[in-house]
Amino acid sequence: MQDAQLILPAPAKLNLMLHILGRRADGYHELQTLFQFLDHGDELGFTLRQDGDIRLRTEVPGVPHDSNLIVRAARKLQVESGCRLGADIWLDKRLPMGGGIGGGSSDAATTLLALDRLWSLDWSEDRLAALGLTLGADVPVFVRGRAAFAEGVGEQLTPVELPEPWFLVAVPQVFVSTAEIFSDPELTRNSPPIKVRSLLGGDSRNDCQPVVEKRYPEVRNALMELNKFTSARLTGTGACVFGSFPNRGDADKVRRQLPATLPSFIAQGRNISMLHRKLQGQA
Ligand SMILES: C[C@@](CO)(OP(=O)(O)O)[C@H](O)COP(=O)(O)OP(=O)(O)OC[C@H]1O[C@@H](n2ccc(N)nc2=O)[C@H](O)[C@@H]1O
Ligand SMILES: Nc1ncnc2c1ncn2[C@@H]1O[C@H](COP(=O)(O)OP(=O)(O)O)[C@@H](O)[C@H]1O
Repeated sequence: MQDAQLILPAPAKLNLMLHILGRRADGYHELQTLFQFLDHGDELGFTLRQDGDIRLRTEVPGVPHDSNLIVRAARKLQVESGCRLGADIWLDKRLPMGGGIGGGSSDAATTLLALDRLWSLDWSEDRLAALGLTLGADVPVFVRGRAAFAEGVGEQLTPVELPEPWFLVAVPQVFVSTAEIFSDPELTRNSPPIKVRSLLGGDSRNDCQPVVEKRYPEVRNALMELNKFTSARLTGTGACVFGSFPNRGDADKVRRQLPATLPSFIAQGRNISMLHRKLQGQA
């Protein structure tokens, strides 16, 4: 039977480390990064339309309807699958945009998995991940839903089992453009490749951090505040910075000591994304 309505989460991710190995001929950068999900994210609702229209019913400030990754993902899946059905989509946007925690990419991945189900397409995960990659480098990991060591531009994924600590994520009030950071001449682009098994040795550097800190004093300041209590680092190209704690109480204690001008949230690291947990529960 076809579901008439689906309500699904779109979790955030953290890059627990990020090394830049080089630059490809097309300008994209070869990375090695470690993705883990958070149990905090956006929420999307989907209902079927028989007339083929795709309508995002929630306005997202600063993002025109047709450029929203949700609409782009839905239209692409519709075209590639030749499906004549459409959807009304609602978004509860809880994640900061441009924060390096992957909200847009996660929204896109949730849309692909939701519409695959609503439209009864039954596409394989491989096919959905490949379509996702055409929307953004981070979309495939959200489609697959398992914490992973990522190589290439982020699409070659090796699933990993990581500890699931609590994270305090600080959200500096500044928008960091990923493209701007990757085009900075001072970016380190020659980190030597590491093996997935050496990861647990704990080399948690983010090669983007020095450039982001230099360009954005707000991010430098957030790192400084968090570093007073724990070892803090940047996720993706920022702006968010995070530290990890063995339990929620410890994270909360530090959160209460951060300046009121620095918003933050607490979430637990997850090796299986909330989206996949929910879809499995509904299967
Ligand atoms: C670097 C990461 C790590 O997770 O950071 P965040 O964006 O989450 O901070 C991502 O791979 C980003 O993925 P995503 O945000 O999907 O990036 P895209 O839209 O594909 O690319 C935005 C721009 O960043 C640059 N870019 C992105 C990824 C990459 N491996 N090399 C690049 O040089 C390109 O200039 C590209 O035009
Ligand atoms: N559904 C969406 N949610 C967030 N951002 C979106 C969405 N669709 C398109 N975008 C665009 O993508 C940009 C980066 O999005 P986001 O995923 O939040 O950041 P990051 O890639 O740094 O984690 C936003 O500034 C916005 O212009």
